[in-house]
Amino acid sequence: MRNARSYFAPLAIGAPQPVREIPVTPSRMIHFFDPSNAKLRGKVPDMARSADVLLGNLEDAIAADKKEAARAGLVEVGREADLGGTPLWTRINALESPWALDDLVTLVTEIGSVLDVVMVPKVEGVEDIHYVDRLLAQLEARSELQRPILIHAILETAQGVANVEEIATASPRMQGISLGPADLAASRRMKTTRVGGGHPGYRVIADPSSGDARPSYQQDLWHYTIGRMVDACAAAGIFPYYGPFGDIKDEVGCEAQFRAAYLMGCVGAWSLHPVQIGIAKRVFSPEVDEVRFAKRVLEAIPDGSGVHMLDGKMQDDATWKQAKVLVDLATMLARKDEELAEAYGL
Ligand SMILES: CC(=O)SCCNC(=O)CCNC(=O)[C@H](O)C(C)(C)COP(=O)(O)OP(=O)(O)OC[C@H]1O[C@@H](n2cnc3c(N)ncnc32)[C@H](O)[C@@H]1OP(=O)(O)O
Ligand SMILES: O=CC(=O)O
Ligand SMILES: [Mg+2]
Repeated sequence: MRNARSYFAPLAIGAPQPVREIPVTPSRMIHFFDPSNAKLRGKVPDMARSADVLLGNLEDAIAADKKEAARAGLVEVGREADLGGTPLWTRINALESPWALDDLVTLVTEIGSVLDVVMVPKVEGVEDIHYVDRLLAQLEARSELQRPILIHAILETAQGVANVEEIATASPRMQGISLGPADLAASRRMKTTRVGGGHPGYRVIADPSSGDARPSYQQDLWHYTIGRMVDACAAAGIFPYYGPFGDIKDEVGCEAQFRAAYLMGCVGAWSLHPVQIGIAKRVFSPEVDEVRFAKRVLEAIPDGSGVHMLDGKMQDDATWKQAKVLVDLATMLARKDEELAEAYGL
């Protein structure tokens, strides 16, 4: 573990200086595509126009015999596609796999200058981040890159969850963490075949009372993990994301799961299919009425102190900070989206 004095020192001679602040840009959805698929590569400019972040996936969902084609396809995208300023991320293969080393070496040396973030799957602890951190620094130095590539960890093993606070602060490159509910379910031996979302069997039931049916409510299987992840990220100054929702046809279920994550503090989710881009955009952009109310709170309490009443609701220093979170997010999104800017009055 680096000490406080050396935390921001480059890990290789000639590597760029690590960033002090993680860039705050729209990332309501990290849109996954398979770069081995030539037809999808042709759609990259369209995808980049509709998604906040585009991610070339090299790991799970890419068959073993397509791994090299996916890596080469992503290099082609990085070199040739017009992304119009949309950040390009990748998810490399797991560090234990035969492909991870070549993923990093090839991508950083070939397209490092246009690659913003490397998503690392199945992170178990700080040692995984430290390995990628040092290797990235060496490769950045070799390629004479001027800015560091950031790291995003997927929280998808029981050990990773046990170490989530240390993972979040393992390197100044840490951009954020995503929940990986499919692998995490397997790692924990949870009894589900779903990729994220709820389960009808996970519920609380009311006590029996004579003659009445006992109401029962489905609970969120991911609440605990999202809570841990959000706190670890907020404490470290990095960003938490809900990961994949695999039931593509269940748009209502997807929206509900994304909204629960948004309300708990996540800034975005993965979109696996174009239909989920719209869902994430809707959910992770604050509601117009909330933003307009939050603006009124900030206007009513210019110095953010004291106690005030607004529409019968108590406002004080804490609600001022809540309002600031919403207005700051809305302002950042409004810079990218004219429709939102108009709706928010920003
Ligand atoms: C647990 C995890 O690790 S999750 C992360 C790994 N998984 C992934 O990355 C999956 C990414 N998504 C996909 O592979 C696909 O969306 C699937 C397999 C889920 C569904 O694919 P399909 O059955 O082809 O979906 P569907 O028929 O609705 O596709 C409609 C159109 O959207 C396109 N499309 C589907 N997914 C995507 C995508 N992620 N990005 C862009 N376009 C897409 C299809 O190519 C198709 O285009 P066309 O009309 O020009 O032929
Ligand atoms: O990689 C994602 C997951 O849910 O597993
Ligand atoms: Mg996974």
